[in-house]
Amino acid sequence: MSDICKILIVDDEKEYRETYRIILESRGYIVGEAGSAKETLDILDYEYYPLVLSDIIMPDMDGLELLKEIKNRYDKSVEVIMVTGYGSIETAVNAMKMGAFGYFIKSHNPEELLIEIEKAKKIVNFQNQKIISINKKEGRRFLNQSKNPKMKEILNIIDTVASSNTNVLLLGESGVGKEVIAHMLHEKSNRSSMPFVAINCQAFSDNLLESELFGHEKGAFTGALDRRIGRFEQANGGTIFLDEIGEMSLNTQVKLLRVLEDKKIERVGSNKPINVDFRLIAATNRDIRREIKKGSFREDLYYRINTITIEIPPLRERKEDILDMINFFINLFSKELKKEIRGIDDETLEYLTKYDYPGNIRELKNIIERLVVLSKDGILRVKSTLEKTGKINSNNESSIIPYKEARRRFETEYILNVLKYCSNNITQAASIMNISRRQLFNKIIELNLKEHME
Ligand SMILES: Nc1ncnc2c1ncn2[C@@H]1O[C@H](COP(=O)(O)OP(=O)(O)OP(=O)(O)O)[C@@H](O)[C@H]1O
Repeated sequence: MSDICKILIVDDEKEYRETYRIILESRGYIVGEAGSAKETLDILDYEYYPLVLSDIIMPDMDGLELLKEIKNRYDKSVEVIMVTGYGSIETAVNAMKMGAFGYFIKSHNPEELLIEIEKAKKIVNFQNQKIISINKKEGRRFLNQSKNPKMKEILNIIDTVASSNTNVLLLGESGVGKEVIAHMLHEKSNRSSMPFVAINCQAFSDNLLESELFGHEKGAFTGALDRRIGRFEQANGGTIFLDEIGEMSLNTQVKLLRVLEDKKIERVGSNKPINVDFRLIAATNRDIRREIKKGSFREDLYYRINTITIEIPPLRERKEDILDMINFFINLFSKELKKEIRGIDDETLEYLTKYDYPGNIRELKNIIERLVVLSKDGILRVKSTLEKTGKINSNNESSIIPYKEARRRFETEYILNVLKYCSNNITQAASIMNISRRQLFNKIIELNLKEHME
């Protein structure tokens, strides 16, 4: 991407975001959306947008505060055009003094906004894109060191392969940090000033995933009211991270394989090929080889995406890192929550270093956040947290797994139990379960239960 074409729209009102998106996409811009100032800062942390279009009046942090924070973090690498519903010259002048590129009054003709954007296009200094990735590194968003031999080796591999263009497959349980590693690979690569675009394949139905990945033309299907740029196009020049690739349907796998071979995409509803230049990082917590045997993952695609495979160990197998992680997250949350933390009591430390963390780093992170929030005197105490909540990690997202995975686990356990009860007599088991013998047999194949049947 040699031109400014990405704009992040910030407005707490969805209708306004939609309206701007339609106008801007019709002019060929790639548009991102944020519903609040905080979300904007989170997005900018991961993805580069040279231009932000921000509303001024928003709850919590308003547009002027957001402008100040963006200028603070990114200076001239990110320009901001303020949008105001009131046309108050005073606020607009204030914003310009604070470094806004320009302003636009909501009730005015959108053509004025497009002219302002065209002006910004000429000014944004692309050389400054580099500054962002340097800032990111200094920000230490991730802990990128380890005392565990296997993890050390992985960090070495990341250093070695980051600058190459090879496809990387990341394997490991949920929460071990696959997306974090993907980020590290991107930030260490010479694509770091270009976008890092992540997409969770599990979050979309089959058709939606294709339109999300490849984009679509206006009218390509019912509900496709406008042209939409897909993630591959957004990632042009940078890295695309396909999380949960094991969940992708065979149909979409065929299309992905073609894109990997040709480095060209076609938007849904169009047969015009568009060149795309990206590095692919894929991840899954499934046993892909088993999926290949079952016929639900294409072997040729597997060999395309696994040029380098990195298997990230669960946290319980790298307990020597727990202490550093605890310190890292205490630091992170005490800064974020503006709370001084002086220490951690012995009982808590023992609990945290011995615990098995089925939700891996995500769970440890959530526990520390909880302890920091609940600490009254700057000391982290499991006991008082337990007293207050009954469970240290209750209600946190780490204990929530995707629905499909929960169903798979339930079905596996349930069917194996019934089969055991019936001494593996499939007819009898099917009759107890009130399903046909054929249905049960199909489930046994689908869930790969044969090898578990004693
Ligand atoms: N090295 C690290 N330093 C700091 N935070 C980390 C690190 N690794 C993981 N985390 C944090 O742990 C959480 C889970 O990480 P991430 O999303 O990368 O895991 P994942 O393996 O991709 O999970 P899933 O398979 O569920 O998508 C995130 O909040 C992330 O910020």
